[in-house]
Amino acid sequence: MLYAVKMDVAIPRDLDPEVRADTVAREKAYSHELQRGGEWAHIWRIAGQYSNISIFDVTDNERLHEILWNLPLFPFMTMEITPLAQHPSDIAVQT
Ligand SMILES: O=C(O)C[C@H]1C=CC(=O)O1
Repeated sequence: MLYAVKMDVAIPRDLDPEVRADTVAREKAYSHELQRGGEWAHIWRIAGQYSNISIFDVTDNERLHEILWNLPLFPFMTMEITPLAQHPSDIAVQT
């Protein structure tokens, strides 16, 4: 199942700089691991914002929830999740 996830990050300005750096580094490593495994299929920065739009290719809602819940930056994020279905006009899937 495919999902588009918009993640908006808001790290408190008074967070300890070492904690911030460690959390961001762990987030990057976690993201890379999921990208290599194919479940985090795309990640795009939204220009001018500390936000991204990502595409996840996962088995079900439970797996998506598990992935998102375990993001090191999860406590500092708000998310908008959109399930995706094939579009009938997509030439890649027309018969
Ligand atoms: O920077 C972000 O958009 C937040 C987050 C998502 C992946 C990652 O490495 O950081």
